[in-house]
Amino acid sequence: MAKPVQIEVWNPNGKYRVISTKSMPGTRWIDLLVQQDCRVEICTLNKTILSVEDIIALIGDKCDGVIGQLTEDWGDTLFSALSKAGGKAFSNMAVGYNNVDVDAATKYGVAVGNTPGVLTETTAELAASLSLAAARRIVEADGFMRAGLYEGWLPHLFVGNLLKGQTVGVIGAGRIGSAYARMMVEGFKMNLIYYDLYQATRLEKFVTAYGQFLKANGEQPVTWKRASSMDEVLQEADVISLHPILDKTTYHLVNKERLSMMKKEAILVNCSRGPVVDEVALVEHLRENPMFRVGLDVFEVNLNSSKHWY
Ligand SMILES: NC(=O)c1ccc[n+]([C@@H]2O[C@H](COP(=O)([O-])OP(=O)(O)OC[C@H]3O[C@@H](n4cnc5c(N)ncnc54)[C@H](O)[C@@H]3O)[C@@H](O)[C@H]2O)c1
Ligand SMILES: O=C(O)[C@H](O)CO
Repeated sequence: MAKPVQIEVWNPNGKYRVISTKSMPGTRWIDLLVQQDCRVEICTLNKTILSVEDIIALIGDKCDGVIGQLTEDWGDTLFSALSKAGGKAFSNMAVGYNNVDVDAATKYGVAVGNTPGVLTETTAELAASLSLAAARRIVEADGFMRAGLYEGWLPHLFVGNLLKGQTVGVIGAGRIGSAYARMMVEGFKMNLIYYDLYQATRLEKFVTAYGQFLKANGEQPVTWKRASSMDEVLQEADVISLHPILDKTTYHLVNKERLSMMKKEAILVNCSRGPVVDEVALVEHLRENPMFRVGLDVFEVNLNSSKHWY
């Protein structure tokens, strides 16, 4: 039997029934759907991550389309339910679509959309913020101060790393990885080493031109290198930021063995997807290497799950 659902309804007499599994920022997306004669139902259930059963209950017997979230498992079960309800479209409110089984959607005749490009600078700025916070030990120092431990300035207290002249490593130099690389090169005059399956020509041209500009102004020029392997980036870089997609080839890309290749005082930033890093190996590595630092925007272990959280 279908579970009861809690929803907010817009344009109740609309011809097409479109569900959003979560309330989303702004109202423009609702206006656009209403203009297309849609009845929009937004789930208001007080639960952070909806289960497959919750979403099946929301879909019900008639549903033309769904807007879902990256925390939901859009596989065979949900696309089958959507298709049975007459659904023709699913839109993932995310750049990444590792939570969507596109083959299953295709099998059930459901078109899939996502939002590439809308968070490029935003995510790059976040990665830059985490890089700085880790290099300059801002979070540690904040905790120290709030715990009432600060008794006055000392020459060794929370001395961080100078980024200027160091090497920034980017794994996955697509939209976000390239935007981040530019921020770190231009903002902090770091040298760049990157690894991607494809050449990041525009990024290379940018770093070359910026290096020439610095040289012409009597400053040390910045440099770039396209690494032939990811391991080369891990061995050479002082700050490494992860920006690949999550798929079978990038699952646990950073594992115990690869962590051990990195400099003992390196900084690792992850703003891609949690499972790109093996978190158990990461915790162990942090315990063994107290000067190694990480800045994480994404986590492998879901906070809502019963699995142990570090
Ligand atoms: N933290 C956040 O809030 C946030 C926001 C947006 C996107 N993301 C994540 O960032 C990812 C990247 O977004 P984007 O817009 O830059 O995508 P993109 O497609 O422009 O870039 C991804 C890059 O990864 C590269 N890549 C794929 N497999 C690789 C591998 N095995 N090794 C090295 N590189 C590989 C691709 O060639 C591509 O250049 C998204 O898929 C999403 O998971 C996170
Ligand atoms: O992939 C994305 O778009 C982000 O992680 C959502 O914030």
